[in-house]
Amino acid sequence: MTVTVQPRRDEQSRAVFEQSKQYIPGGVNSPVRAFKSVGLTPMVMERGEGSRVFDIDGNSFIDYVGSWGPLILGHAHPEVIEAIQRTAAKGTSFGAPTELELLMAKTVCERVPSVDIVRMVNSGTEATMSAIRLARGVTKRSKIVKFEGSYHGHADSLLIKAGSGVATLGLPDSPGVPESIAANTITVPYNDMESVNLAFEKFGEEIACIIVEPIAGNMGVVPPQPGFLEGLREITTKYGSLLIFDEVMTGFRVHYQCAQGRFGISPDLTCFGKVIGGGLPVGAYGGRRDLMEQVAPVGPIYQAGTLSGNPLAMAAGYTTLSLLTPDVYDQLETKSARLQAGLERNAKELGLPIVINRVGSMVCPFFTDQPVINYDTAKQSDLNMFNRYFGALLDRGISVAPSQFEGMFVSAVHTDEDIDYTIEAQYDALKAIVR
Ligand SMILES: Cc1ncc(COP(=O)(O)O)c(C=O)c1O
Ligand SMILES: N[C@H](C=O)CCC(=O)O
Repeated sequence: MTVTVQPRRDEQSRAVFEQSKQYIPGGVNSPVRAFKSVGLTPMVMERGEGSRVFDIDGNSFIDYVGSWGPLILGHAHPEVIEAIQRTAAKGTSFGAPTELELLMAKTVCERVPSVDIVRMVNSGTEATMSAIRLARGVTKRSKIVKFEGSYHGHADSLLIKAGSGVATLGLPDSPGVPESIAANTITVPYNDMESVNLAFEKFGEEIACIIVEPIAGNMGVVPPQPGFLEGLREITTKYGSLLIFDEVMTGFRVHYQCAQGRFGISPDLTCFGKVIGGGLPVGAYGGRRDLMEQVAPVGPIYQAGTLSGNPLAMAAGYTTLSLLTPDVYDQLETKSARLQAGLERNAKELGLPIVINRVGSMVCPFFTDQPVINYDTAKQSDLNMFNRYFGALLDRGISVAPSQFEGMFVSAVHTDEDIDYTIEAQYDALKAIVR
């Protein structure tokens, strides 16, 4: 297989992006899209098909961004598109119950044993924000525990020592989050039970919940160490706090029953997003019936949404989940393991210090020779090297997220040829940037 090296043309993208900056802050509707940390102009996309994206300059890329996780079936999957079209023809929103919502909720509840009942919202941010409100409402406590370098969306309580775009832009905290709110968020290092135990020894009776990404995906990819999730389950139970799994990224991505099925841990509440929307804007939170029935209109804890349970989003999400059989996860595992092995072989052959973390179809190379187990160790990665690597991959037709603190998402439609080409292109890119 020959690797094609062709410096990316970006004249058209540059022109559109410059104009967009006049009308949209930074030219983007989410900061990570601006390519700021890698110092390049983002591709302005024209279309996607299967494992590929095509920009308005005529470049095409094998895509591992997958819209930052949702597109586990690749771009413009014919059955998902057909479901959206069929549904749209009957009306795009009613603000009233539909059967599609029921199908979707039943599917989530049947697949995820800890979820008895689930409420749809419109984004991952809404899901985590609402789950936190519920945890505070039922426990009548104010403090929450989150992990450094984890990202749970941009609600005030959660935008403290956050990962993803916040980490990429090097922002410790966001102005605009009142100190009184930040004071209720306790942050501790990921995979560090000792720090969690200390936090509970000090504040245990005031802690409403721990919110955790069961596989951290917003500081690169960082798996939970053996015993970590079990430890969180134990300590929250001991202190009467709730355990919230933020599965916005991992939900239906790493296992038929989400990360909690993969690791065999049962949280009290779970947040979903990304994959369950099949590429349309969706989030959800669900869990134990006694807790979820504290949400209005059954209970007093308020949460609402004009477009929640939107029919197009339900159609895209339900079709996506229907296509995600256990076999698909086996195939994703095999494919992603092959990608990981290839990337590790490249690093070894070139004598480069690179660690590849992977869980299922979430894969992340770090430019370090030390194990990456939390945000501090993720930050040890050579970010200059990452930036050069990112550009060199684009010039070889491979698109990954423009940040060290995001993983690659392998989809069900990446072919063996795509994976082989990616491994060879990565070798060529690494050789070019270390020369
Ligand atoms: C783990 C996690 N939680 C929450 C969110 C927030 O989701 P959204 O961007 O849909 O608001 C994200 C991604 O952005 C995420 O990765
Ligand atoms: N890492 C984020 C979500 O998982 C990226 C999405 C965004 O901030 O736009």
